[in-house]
Amino acid sequence: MTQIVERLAAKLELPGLRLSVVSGADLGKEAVAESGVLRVGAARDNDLVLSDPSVSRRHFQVTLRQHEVRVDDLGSTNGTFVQGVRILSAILAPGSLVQVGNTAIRAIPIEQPVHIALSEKTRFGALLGTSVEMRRVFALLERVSPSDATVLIQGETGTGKELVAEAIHAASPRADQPFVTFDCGSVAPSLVESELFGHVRGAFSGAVRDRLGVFEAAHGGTLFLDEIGELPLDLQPKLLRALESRQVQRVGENRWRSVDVRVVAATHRELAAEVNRGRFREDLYFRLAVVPVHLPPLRARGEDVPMLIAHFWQRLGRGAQPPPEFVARLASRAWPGNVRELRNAVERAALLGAVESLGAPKPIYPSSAPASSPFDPAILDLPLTEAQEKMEELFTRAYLERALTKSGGSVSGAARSIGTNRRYVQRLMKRYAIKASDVDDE
Ligand SMILES: Nc1ncnc2c1ncn2[C@@H]1O[C@H](COP(=O)(O)OP(=O)(O)OP(=O)(O)O)[C@@H](O)[C@H]1O
Repeated sequence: MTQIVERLAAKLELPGLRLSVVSGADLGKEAVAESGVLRVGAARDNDLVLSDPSVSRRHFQVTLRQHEVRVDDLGSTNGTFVQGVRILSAILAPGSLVQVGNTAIRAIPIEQPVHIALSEKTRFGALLGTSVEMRRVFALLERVSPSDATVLIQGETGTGKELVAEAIHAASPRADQPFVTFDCGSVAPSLVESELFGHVRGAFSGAVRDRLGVFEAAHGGTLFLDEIGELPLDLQPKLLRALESRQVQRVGENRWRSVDVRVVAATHRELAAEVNRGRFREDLYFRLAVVPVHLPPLRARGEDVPMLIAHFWQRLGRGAQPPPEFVARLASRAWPGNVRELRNAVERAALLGAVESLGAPKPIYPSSAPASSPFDPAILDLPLTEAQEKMEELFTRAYLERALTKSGGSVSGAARSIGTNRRYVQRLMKRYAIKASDVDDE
């Protein structure tokens, strides 16, 4: 049988766009979207730099997409208005007027098209995607991975930020050196410095022996700083210094130690907006965002959903293709937890034989594996570590969902009732894509 392999296009041509200031202090200033993204604000790194004092440093961004032009406010102080309406995100019609502070800007379609590089592949490392949005990301990753450039990955929870970091490392000359992850939101603020840079014995109570920090542990390889937006403000200058000098000082020691690390950082926040709000230092933001990578949410790339469902299905050894009605039912849903939530839904439905129940009305925290229900014997066919992980996930999920239902959705209440703290419950909820309910929490 002859297989016809369709070659994917290596670039995308989009209609061009010009932003022109039509009133205000910068009247006549213009910018053309050359890369597909245009940033507007008072800071010098914007494509359109405005001198209007009521404009934030990074005010809004315009992105050219396949069938639309999108505008996103970047957490500005005075807001972004499209045709007189204050927006967080909006689709721009040709000729729309965007107002920021005392400045009005018109978005004008132009003849000269914009060419966006696309990967000809539908995967990068463990990340899959056939959509133009993902192939746009893959093309960028293919280009930057072999270098030592610092990469900042931004995207909602479950969009694959950690997979991107791993894939960058694997595609770099550092691949056979360590890949070390540090989650900046996972430890108490007072311990972050010693986790990053290490400490010497006696540096603080509890420091019973010398300890390496993650910078030194990643020497020669890649350091992945996850949830960088959670890094306490007072530590940000220290991280900046380490990134600039490639030297670190262990807590309690005067000596500087040289480190050779490539840094990849990630956050679910829009870091430019955090800068506007004064929660993140601008100089550190610049140092990290040498190559910014935005991972689109799953709702912006619906065409990836069937391929992802098939992939997760096949990983469970359930045959080559999932039943079409199963795909159709899942494809029609919204996925606020993105790919992670989709993966969990496929695995849960397949392993617990719950395909039929998908789409049925659910209690706030539906129990996926009540203690009395036998698990699917298919778990026994998985490799040992995967089977153990899967059982742990099913157990933890069912356990937490029960505790949350009993507490009426209160995370603190659930944490108290099971003898742990709220932070830990929140981390597990995030890991297993268990959604917080609307019930108020402290
Ligand atoms: N493009 C993708 N292709 C295949 N699997 C994916 C993709 N994106 C995410 N996943 C799946 O979703 C899971 C979650 O991805 P990951 O942990 O990288 O997300 P994240 O953006 O770092 O989330 P968080 O912000 O919550 O930490 C992965 O383990 C993987 O199973």
